[in-house]
Amino acid sequence: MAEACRIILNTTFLPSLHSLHKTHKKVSYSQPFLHKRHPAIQCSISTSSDTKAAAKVSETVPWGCDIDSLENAEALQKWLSDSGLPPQKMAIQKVEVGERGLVALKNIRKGEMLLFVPPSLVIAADSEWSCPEAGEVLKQYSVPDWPLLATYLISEASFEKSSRWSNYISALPRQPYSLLYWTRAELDTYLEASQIRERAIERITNVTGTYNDLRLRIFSKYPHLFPEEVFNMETFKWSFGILFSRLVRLPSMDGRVALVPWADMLNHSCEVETFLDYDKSSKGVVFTTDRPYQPGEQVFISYGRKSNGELLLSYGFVPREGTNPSDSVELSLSLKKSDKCYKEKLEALKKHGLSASQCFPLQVTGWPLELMAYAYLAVSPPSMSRQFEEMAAAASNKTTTKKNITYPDIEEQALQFILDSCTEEKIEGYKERIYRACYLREVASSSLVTDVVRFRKLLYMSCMAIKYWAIGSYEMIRSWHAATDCIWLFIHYLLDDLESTK
Ligand SMILES: C[S@@+](CC[C@H](N)C(=O)[O-])C[C@H]1O[C@@H](n2cnc3c(N)ncnc32)[C@H](O)[C@@H]1O
Repeated sequence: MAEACRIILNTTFLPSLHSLHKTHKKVSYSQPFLHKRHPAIQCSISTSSDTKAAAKVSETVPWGCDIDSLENAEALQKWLSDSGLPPQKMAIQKVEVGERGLVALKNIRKGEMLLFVPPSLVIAADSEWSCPEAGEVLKQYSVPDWPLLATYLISEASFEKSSRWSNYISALPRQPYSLLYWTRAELDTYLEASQIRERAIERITNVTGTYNDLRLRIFSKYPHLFPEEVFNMETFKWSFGILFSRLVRLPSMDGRVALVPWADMLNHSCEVETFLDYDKSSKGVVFTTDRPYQPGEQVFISYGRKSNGELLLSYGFVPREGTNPSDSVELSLSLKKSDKCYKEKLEALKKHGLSASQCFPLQVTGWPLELMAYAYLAVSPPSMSRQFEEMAAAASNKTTTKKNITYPDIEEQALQFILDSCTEEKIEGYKERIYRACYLREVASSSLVTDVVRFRKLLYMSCMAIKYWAIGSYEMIRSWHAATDCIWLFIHYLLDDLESTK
């Protein structure tokens, strides 16, 4: 596959609402087929005061199925093969990661092309509407792809069995995992420490704004085509939740966005490097396996190299702790201007393509050897000037020299330097309850949302825990794994403390 294609996660995905306002052409309509629609949308809102009860099924739509149900999977598979999907080496099954997924039925080789979903089975902006008049109106108003597809999905869902997509829609989750269903209070509480919070709020605002805009400009003018009991905020929340978690951008089709039934049953793995795309020679949506699979194994694709927070934002899940190599944050380290050897150290760094200030990725599973080498250089005294070159080389990821250098005499100083770089000002705005939030919120895999603040705070707290709670000594943070253990210990300690002072 040429260019990487991924299920979309793009904060700026939502089309500018201005484009909705552009055209106001007059259109004429024939009678819509409202009699075939589902009569009403049932919405019920439940609130939970128990912060531990994370899963709240509140507002739902009257179509689709439970998120982990195989109820309609068989009908979907049958309909797809009757409609031109070639025989598959995979089937929809309940899986450990991602509720339902595609599981290998036969041996699958590495480098094998799979799926071959024909364009006739793909939902895109030019798909035919069960109510052509409704589609015509949206076209007249030049509604962009995302709101158009969101409206299309609701429209088709409301036509139940009369829609050609009825088997597909019946197998979609009635309430997809999505931050769109989180209340503002939940976002504030559980994502307080995360940059994702702002983006989630922005996203919810965009979805609400898009729906209100459509309602004001179009739906209210054509209530016979877009009745409010069908096209309302709850159904839009559902359709945008589906689009966020399932829409695919196909690079070989000029970046066209589409819902690809069957392909959208594939779950994400951070270890996998294969993406969906349209294959011009076989004329279908495919992906090429980057590893072999045995019968019974779940087959994965990649939704892109995204941090846990980004995955949560679009797909409503967070990978298991420590399994996402893309879940890193940048820690910035700088040489001290007051350092007597500043010039020499800078020269050594420059020689290896580095500068006086350098960012390194921190992961919950560890930190790069380069970061430690940089810290050694930053704290090394003039008497070690002969090692500056070696340290700078080890701090650079461009060189192939030995990276795992150790200088036991200055190790403690180097670790202290790293700790000092996680400055308190950067984290002081965050209250202690973020720990509660992060740990009590069960997000799909009951894992955590991570971002720069959390990492810094965890790093800081783990060091502090080691230092002040006498859990261990600096020996322990020589290995990040040990530090991680300290974090857990410390967090539990803190949580217990908070609980008892409540
Ligand atoms: C494209 S759909 C995949 C099919 C989906 N599992 C289903 O049963 O309909 C994307 C959704 O699958 C789930 N998912 C995908 N990869 C996952 C993973 N690695 N861990 C947990 N959930 C995952 C999330 O709910 C996500 O919103």
